[in-house]
Amino acid sequence: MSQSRRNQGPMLNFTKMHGLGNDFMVVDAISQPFRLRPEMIRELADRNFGIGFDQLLVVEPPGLPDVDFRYRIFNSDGSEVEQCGNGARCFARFVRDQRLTNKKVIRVQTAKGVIELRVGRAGMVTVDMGVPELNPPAIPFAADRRKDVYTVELGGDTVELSAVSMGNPHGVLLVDDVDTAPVGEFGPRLESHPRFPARANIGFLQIIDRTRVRLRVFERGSGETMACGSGACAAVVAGCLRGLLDSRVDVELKGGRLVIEWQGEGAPVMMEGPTASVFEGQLRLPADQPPKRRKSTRHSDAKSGTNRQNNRHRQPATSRP
Ligand SMILES: N[C@@H](CCC[C@H](N)C(=O)O)C(=O)O
Repeated sequence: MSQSRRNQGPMLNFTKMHGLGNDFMVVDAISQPFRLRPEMIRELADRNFGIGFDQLLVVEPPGLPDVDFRYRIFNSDGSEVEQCGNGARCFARFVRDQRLTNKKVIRVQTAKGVIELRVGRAGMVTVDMGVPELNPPAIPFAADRRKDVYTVELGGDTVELSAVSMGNPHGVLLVDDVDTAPVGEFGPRLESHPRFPARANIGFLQIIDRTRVRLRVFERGSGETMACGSGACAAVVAGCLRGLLDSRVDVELKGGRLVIEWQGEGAPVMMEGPTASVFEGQLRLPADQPPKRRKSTRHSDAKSGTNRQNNRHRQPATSRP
């Protein structure tokens, strides 16, 4: 057998989805074996040589009681992260489209806690993104005390930003006009600034009025995206902390609009927005990627068209990437 045939591993089914142009490869790791090393994720994320995506989303069985699924997220640079808001909405649509559940309210375990997804009409999903974390060590952000606005030295420049965690770290800068904001220049420098020891997503926020903003986000591990759901939540929290916004705000991103609601300190942030499923695909993994294949009933269920919800609590046929 030739070397290339020996290196051929099993097929992996995936779905390409997006939330306002923030795009995802979504993999059901309940019904099929799945493991990808960071370099393989980077190859697949490549827009010229791979499938192309901002994040890889992985659906796993829950590890907690009263939770429906575990949700894992990998940036296009291969790093595993705690939260992805646009991804959470697509996650809800995916598990229903794939008949992994028929629930309309889905509880999902992330690396930073449990979030709740509510499926609405016409592909709309509302996500309870949890209570924002403003305490610097928990973000994490280097500061001796909590403030609503911090001054950060950036080479020869000084910038003012708010630091917020939505499960993942965000820095939010106020700008006069997002179209001319220095996203490409300040974004990468702030993403890996020493005051954000876990790196951060950097949002550039333009206030239109108390209920409407424009936003661009330079995402940690993915670069500028068409939209960032957790970034929209962090931006509204930052705007409210500065006294500039009401509790319900329309956030206009490059890829479209999200509605974000925050009633203030101690309250969770609610995010509402659309989802889109683009295509389903199959790729062959290299032979050394996944662990040994375990028995799965996914394919026979798919053929007979039965609901696969009952398989949810089986052991995952997967291991950590
Ligand atoms: N696009 C996402 C955020 C994805 C993760 C982020 N890049 C990070 O590293 O924290 C969203 O919609 O929230």
